[in-house]
Amino acid sequence: MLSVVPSPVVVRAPSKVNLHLSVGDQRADGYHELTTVFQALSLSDEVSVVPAKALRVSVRGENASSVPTDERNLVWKAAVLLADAVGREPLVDITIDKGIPVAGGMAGGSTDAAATLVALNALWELDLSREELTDLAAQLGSDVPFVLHGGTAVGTGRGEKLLPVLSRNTFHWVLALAKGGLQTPAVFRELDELREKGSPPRIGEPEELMHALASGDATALAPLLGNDLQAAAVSLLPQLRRTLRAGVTAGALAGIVSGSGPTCAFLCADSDTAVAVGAELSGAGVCRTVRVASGPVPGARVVTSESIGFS
Ligand SMILES: C[C@](O)(CO)[C@H](O)COP(=O)(O)OP(=O)(O)OC[C@H]1O[C@@H](n2ccc(N)nc2=O)[C@H](O)[C@@H]1O
Ligand SMILES: Nc1ncnc2c1ncn2[C@@H]1O[C@H](COP(=O)(O)OP(=O)(O)OP(=O)(O)O)[C@@H](O)[C@H]1O
Repeated sequence: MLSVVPSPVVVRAPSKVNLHLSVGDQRADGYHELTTVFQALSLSDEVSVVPAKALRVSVRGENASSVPTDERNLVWKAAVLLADAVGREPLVDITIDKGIPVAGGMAGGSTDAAATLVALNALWELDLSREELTDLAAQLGSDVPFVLHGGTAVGTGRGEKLLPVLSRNTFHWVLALAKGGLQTPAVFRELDELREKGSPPRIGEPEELMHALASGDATALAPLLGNDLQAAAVSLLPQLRRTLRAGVTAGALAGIVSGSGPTCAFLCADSDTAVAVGAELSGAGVCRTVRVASGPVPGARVVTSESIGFS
């Protein structure tokens, strides 16, 4: 008798950069109140799911060996959470193809979790709405709802309450990946300590930045990019200061630490400039490697298995 091998459901999910990340006080639950403007970037991961006899996770791609494949992996948590919510067993084989730097401040783990929710919703024919998936996403991490959603959005609360933002045009980015990683909780802790000792600058409200996004003008947007976590990331990894300077010297309009770092994101005037800045940065010895990306792009979505590939 012929046995039919089920074809995988493949979901592509984006990385993110925080164009604006203003960090408020720590709440009683340990999280910080945020106002952030997210943009989803074309640098992406792919997650494939197939039915299996038990839950199994495997990871391929750059730095795959540093990613856990057990219940610590966010995709494992996502599969268990969704299965529990709909009253079934998480009997799936999940493969993650990493294109997003691990522990880079670009929501790599979060995007895999969002992708898993979308993939299993399709594989198990659950027909859950985007709102239902967003509620589950928020239980998995502060960045997970945004990478499910994609585009450009403002996030409040701990980053999980989203409103879409009008953004015209495509913006071009160079990402400088650092040699080490920074753990998100440690960076928030460092900011609290810096604030106890002194008063590092605060970036304030994002109104002007929203206008620049609506106008689609990269030159207007560049000076408005800001991240309250940058001082903390640079304090933990002082070499980031050199990386940030090198990108601007190479011709970027502006550079910021992405999220909790250590990836630095450089906004460029157009795609040709991004390629030139990327080439110059990779020769300057200020980072491990560089990637060119653009945004905004859509959130986690099913793609055909033939179209696997990273941008
Ligand atoms: C830095 C950002 O990437 C900006 O978008 C996010 O705030 C972090 O999002 P994430 O990785 O999904 O973070 P979570 O998994 O929710 O939280 C990880 C840890 O980061 C710290 N954390 C995160 C979000 C937040 N608003 N306040 C925090 O203090 C907490 O120590 C928390 O335990
Ligand atoms: N699917 C996953 N991909 C990458 N890391 C994962 C994953 N699941 C769990 N992790 C763990 O989470 C840690 C942070 O990884 P991740 O790549 O999500 O960081 P990040 O991009 O800085 O996250 P964020 O921007 O959301 O704060 C890693 O060191 C790894 O141990």
